[in-house]
Amino acid sequence: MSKIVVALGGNAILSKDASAEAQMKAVQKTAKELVNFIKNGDQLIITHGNGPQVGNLLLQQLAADSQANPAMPLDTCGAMTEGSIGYWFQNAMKQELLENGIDKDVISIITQTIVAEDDDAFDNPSKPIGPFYKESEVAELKAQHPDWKIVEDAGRGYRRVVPSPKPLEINEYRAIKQVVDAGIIPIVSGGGGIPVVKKGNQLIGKEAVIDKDFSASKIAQLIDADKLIILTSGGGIFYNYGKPDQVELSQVDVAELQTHIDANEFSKGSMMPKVKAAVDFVNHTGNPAVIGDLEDVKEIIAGTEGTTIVKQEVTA
Ligand SMILES: Nc1ncnc2c1ncn2[C@@H]1O[C@H](COP(=O)(O)OP(=O)(O)O)[C@@H](O)[C@H]1O
Ligand SMILES: NC(=O)OP(=O)(O)O
Repeated sequence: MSKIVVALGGNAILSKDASAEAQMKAVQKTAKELVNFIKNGDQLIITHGNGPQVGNLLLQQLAADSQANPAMPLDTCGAMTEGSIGYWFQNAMKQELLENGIDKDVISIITQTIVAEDDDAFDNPSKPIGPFYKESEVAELKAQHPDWKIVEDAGRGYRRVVPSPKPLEINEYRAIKQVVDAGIIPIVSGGGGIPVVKKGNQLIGKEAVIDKDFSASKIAQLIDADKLIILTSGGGIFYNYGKPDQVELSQVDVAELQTHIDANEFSKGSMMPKVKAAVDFVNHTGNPAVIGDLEDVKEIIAGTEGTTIVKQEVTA
C-alpha cells in the first residue's frame, strides 16, 4: 500500500462546457480513473486545480450589485470553488467506490494555505485563470478592465493572470493527516488552498490563486506521502515540447531536470510549475513523483506510462 497524493489539472474538471452538469460529468469520468488507485490498495489524497472555475466566478462577480449583492473578493471566490469542486469530487468518488463494492468515506476539507505577505508574486501576477481569449479580444478587455494583466498562455490563447504566491504551510495539514490515517479519502488544498497570511492568531485572506501543483507537493511532504502524481492531459514531460523533435521522458532524475528548469525550457503557466513541484517533492522526501495523463492511470500504476522523477537514476 502506498500513500499517494494525486493532483488533478483543469481538464479533469472542465472541458468546453462550463456548466455545473458538464463539470460533474467530467469529474465522474475522472473518479472512474482514480478508483483504480483504491482497487490497487493505495491510500489516496486528492487535490485539484480551480484556475478556469475561479476565473469564471470572478467574471460572474462583475454582475454583482455593489451594495445589496456585493462582489466577493478573490480569496472568497477561491473558497467557493474549493467547496463546489470538492462537492463534485466527493459525490463522484463515493458513487464510484460503491459501484466497485468499496466501503470507504470521502471528505473534502476547505484548506487554507499560508503564504508570505511580501512574496514577490503579489507584484508580478503570473497565474492564468478563467477563459482563454483570442489575441483580437485583448485590447478591448484591457480597456474594460484596466487593472487586469493578460498574457499569452503556453500557445493556447490569452488569459488573465493573478498573483500566485508560494505555499509556505498548509494550515490544516495535521487534521488532513488524521483523516488519512483513519483510512478516509480526503480532497484537500483545492485550487492550491485559500491564500492567507498569518497575523498573530489571525489568518487573513489574500487576493491570489496558489498553484495547485506547488500546494500538492507541500501537502505530500507534510503527510509523508510515498508518491506525488500530477495528472494532466497529453502525457508526461516532453523535452522540446511542440517541436518536431519533441521527446517524452519515461524516467529522469532531479539533477538532470534541474538543468532544464534552469535553462527555462518549460512553459511558465503550464509544465514549469508541475516540474518544479515534482522536483521539490523528490528532493525533500527521496520518494518519486510522476507526471502523466489522466487517462493513463492504470498504466501509471503499472509504471508503463508517464514521466517518473527520481532522486537518482539507477543505471544498469
Ligand atoms: N514540456 C512540456 N511537456 C509536456 N506538456 C507540456 C510541456 N509544455 C507545455 N505543455 C502543455 O502543458 C499542459 C499541462 O499544463 P496545464 O494545462 O496548465 O495543466 P493542468 O492540467 O494542471 O491544467 C499539457 O497538456 C501540454 O499541452
Ligand atoms: N489553482 C490552480 O493551480 O488551478 P489550475 O490547476 O486549474 O490552473
